[in-house]
Amino acid sequence: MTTPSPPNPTGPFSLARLAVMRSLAVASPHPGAAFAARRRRLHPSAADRDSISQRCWRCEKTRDRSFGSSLRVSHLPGTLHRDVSKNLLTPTAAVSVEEAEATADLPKGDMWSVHKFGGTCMGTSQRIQNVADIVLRDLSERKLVVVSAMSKVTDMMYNLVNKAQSRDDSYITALDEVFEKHMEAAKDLLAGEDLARFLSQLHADISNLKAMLRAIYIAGHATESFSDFVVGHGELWSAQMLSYAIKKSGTPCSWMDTREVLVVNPSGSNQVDPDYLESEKRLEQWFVRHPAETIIATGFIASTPDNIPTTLKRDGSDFSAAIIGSLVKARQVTIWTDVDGVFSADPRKVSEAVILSTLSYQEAWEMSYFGANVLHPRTIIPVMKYNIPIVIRNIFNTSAPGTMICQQPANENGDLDACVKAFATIDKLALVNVEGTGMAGVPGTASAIFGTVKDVGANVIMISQASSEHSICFAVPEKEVASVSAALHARFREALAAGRLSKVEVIHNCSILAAVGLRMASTPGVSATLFDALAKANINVRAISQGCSEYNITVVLKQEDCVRALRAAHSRFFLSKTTLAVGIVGPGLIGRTLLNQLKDQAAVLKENLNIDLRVMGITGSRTMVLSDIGIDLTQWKGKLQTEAETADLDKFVHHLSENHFFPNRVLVDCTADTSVASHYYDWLKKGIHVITPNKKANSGPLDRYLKLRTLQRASYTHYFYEATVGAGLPIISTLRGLLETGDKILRIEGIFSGTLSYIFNNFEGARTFSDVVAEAKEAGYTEPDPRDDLSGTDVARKVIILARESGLRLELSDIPVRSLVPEALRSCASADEYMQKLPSFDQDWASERNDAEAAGEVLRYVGVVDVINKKGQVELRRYKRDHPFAQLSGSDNIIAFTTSRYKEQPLIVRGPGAGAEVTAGGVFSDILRLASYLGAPS
Ligand SMILES: NC(=O)C1=CN([C@@H]2O[C@H](COP(=O)(O)OP(=O)(O)OC[C@H]3O[C@@H](n4cnc5c(N)ncnc54)[C@H](O)[C@@H]3O)[C@@H](O)[C@H]2O)C=CC1
Ligand SMILES: N[C@@H](CC=O)C(=O)O
Ligand code: NA
Repeated sequence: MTTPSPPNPTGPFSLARLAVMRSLAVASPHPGAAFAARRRRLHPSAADRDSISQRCWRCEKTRDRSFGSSLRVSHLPGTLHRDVSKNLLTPTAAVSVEEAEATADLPKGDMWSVHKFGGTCMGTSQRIQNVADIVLRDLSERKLVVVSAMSKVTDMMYNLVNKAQSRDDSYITALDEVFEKHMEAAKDLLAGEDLARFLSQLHADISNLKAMLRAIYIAGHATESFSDFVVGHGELWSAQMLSYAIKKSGTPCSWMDTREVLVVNPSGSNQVDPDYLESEKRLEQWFVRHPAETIIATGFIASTPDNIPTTLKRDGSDFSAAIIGSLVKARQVTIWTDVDGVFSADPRKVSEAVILSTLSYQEAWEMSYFGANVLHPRTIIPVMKYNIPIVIRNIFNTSAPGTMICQQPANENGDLDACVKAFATIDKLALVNVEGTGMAGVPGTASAIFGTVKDVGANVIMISQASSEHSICFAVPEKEVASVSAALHARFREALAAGRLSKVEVIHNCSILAAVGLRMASTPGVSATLFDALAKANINVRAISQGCSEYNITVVLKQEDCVRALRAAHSRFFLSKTTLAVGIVGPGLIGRTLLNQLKDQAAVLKENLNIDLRVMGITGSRTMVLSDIGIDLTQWKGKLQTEAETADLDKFVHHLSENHFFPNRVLVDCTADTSVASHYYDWLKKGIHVITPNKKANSGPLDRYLKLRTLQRASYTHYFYEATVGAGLPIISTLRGLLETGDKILRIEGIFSGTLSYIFNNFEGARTFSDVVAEAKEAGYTEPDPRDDLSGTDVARKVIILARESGLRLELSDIPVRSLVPEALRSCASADEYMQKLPSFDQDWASERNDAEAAGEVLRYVGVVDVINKKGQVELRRYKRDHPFAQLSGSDNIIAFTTSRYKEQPLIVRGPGAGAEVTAGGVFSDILRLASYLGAPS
């Protein structure tokens, strides 16, 4: 049976002695030619390495500032790497497996290198062999490798104890399974004498365990040390197997039962404190007995000062590696796991999370506190004392450099974004708010509150108190809040009754979002940036906390907002500031033209302005297509046919607002539909920006319009609609500019209809009215139903939009309109029927035109906003041939603003005011305006 040996008092182990041993080890050549050959293969010449490292200049750059030679590594294709200096994420170049292997060199040096391999790394015989190969590739003179049990074995061992103490006979078969698992692995891995030795030890251990479990079975109880003794066998076996696997290659290797060395004292529930002095003494003695240069040590297990077996509890093997690393003053502790390193945020929540190249000890600590699966904080304590870096690396991707946790990396430039290293969240919290005027200036209130919380054993996760001392709030796990609240009500019953405290309030369903970064402390603007990102994502912050160490800024928010907040904050610091998730409603003429323009311009925008536009969905009235990362705009038409689902506007909007990773979301309504426009209010309320050329919302019922504007102005969402008047011409923005700078609008008059402009500009000579209307429709100037243009409704809508923009409270019905649709055609069932019947009225039109011509005049359809008299009108007028309105061509609009400043000569905007390209261009320019409001560079 393997039991911890008592400490060996002989053989003092001094640093001087260690140094002598080390030099002896260096002098002795590595046995085995195969190893030497592998060494050459794995360590190419400097010239070779340079040529490799040139493939990935980003890595090279990172290497210089943080990782040393171990980072002459190229990433696997598709790995995202954060170049902190530019804050851009760049997929790295592909490298061959050989190159990756050759460059994945492990630390070299004249000191100890400590590795830790967890259960997943030791999961099968092949994986154990892989671990052996990695250890052999490390050319450090001395290596100490800490291993966990094979994956699942610790659970199997605990299960044995549980079964035995609950007198469940099946512990015997369960023990057989444990035996089988290790026997199979050993048979795969080892041969000959080594295998025989291992199996004989395994047999002996299993029969001892059987006896011990039998005793537990009879007693119906296992003490903690019995249980720890049983459970620790997983590590004993895996360490021995790995040690034999390394020896196979001819490299001398010893295995260490760390119960002989590591001494710990229990400290509170489920925690232990290492006794470093005693452990160091025992380690010295162990080295005297086992002078090997490669040592495989059992993780997780240790002894009490009285040599009773115990364990290091949760994440024990990491802790073992850190303690041992500090005992031997290792130059590095490498923790091997199954991820590429520490992510900037939980990658299950933020698909764009990146692996961080470095983290300071404090940052790693904060991250673990806030639930990131980094390292248990206690693992950091031993190594921090001696500034020993910990590197987290992926055993399944050895070409990835991993994350180095060390003293504050002296690498990064001073830019704001580099200050925040990562984000973490904690869900299922409740906020307790204790409030009352009687708290201010009364010493002992906080103590009474937190004393009460402590008495119910609740864990306070964050605390916030304003300097007014009027209220104090703190977060506790949701499952503990009922008892906290009851205890506080009981404790402060009198104060509440007397009104000194006004309330003890519980806010359920909260989450914490924490931004972590060491250099936040010395960089102004970090919290402003964080809160700005949250505000722009329309997220309400309930409480804030930031200690003066400023390693983290903590905000409490509604749990339902947490993932969105995390994404908003993450993308603000890690992505392009202006990644915009776009949903297009109505891929008709304008919609599809816009999509083509976006396709052609996306790369330029990304490159020049750091604007990242992702079309997450396109919906027509019948079908829609959705994407989580952005639709390939070279394929959207095909996808809308082949990959489409039935259109469902609610689902579409939900997809945009909830189902993607980008915090800035915008819906672009390219329909002419009133019902689509009726949703803007809800979209804005959800924090989705709205952009549209659709006039229906702004020219619909006044109360709805005002409600929409009020909401939008009070929120951080934007609503742009430049293309509703004059298509791409700067009409709304010109009017806004005049108003916002204090000018007074007196009158706006113009030709607002591209269609009607085109018609009357071209309705000359022998041409018929109906031909020219058909041409305008063909050219894409008309509304989906051209009667909307010819009835004057479209112009009236534009007049209303400008009137309301100028402060008039007018309804569409307040505008007198002369309709150009003959009475008889108003009831046509379709636009097509109207177009067919229109020629029968050509004669009437010809005579109206001829009358005007005879008087030296032309017909023009105009709209007027008369601000002084608070009215609008739309009519067909005759103008002399030399009037500016008579000079137009094509689909030109002309809009004259008469204002206090532009009184003598109006300010005139003129140009094509309809058509697919110019209208889509106007919508596109609103999208870019939004991006710039969101922070895109100008
Ligand atoms: N054509 C032009 O020169 C200008 C047009 N506009 C406006 O642009 C908008 C679009 O005009 P066009 O592209 O010419 O019209 P269109 O008729 O070609 O396209 C509208 C698209 O919206 C789709 N649609 C309708 N209802 C829908 C719903 N409930 N859900 C999803 N999709 C729906 C239709 O199926 C169609 O594909 C209109 O509001 C128009 O007033 C504004 C300025 C100039
Ligand atoms: N049909 C409209 C298009 C722009 O709003 C027009 O002709 O002006
Ligand atoms: Na416009």
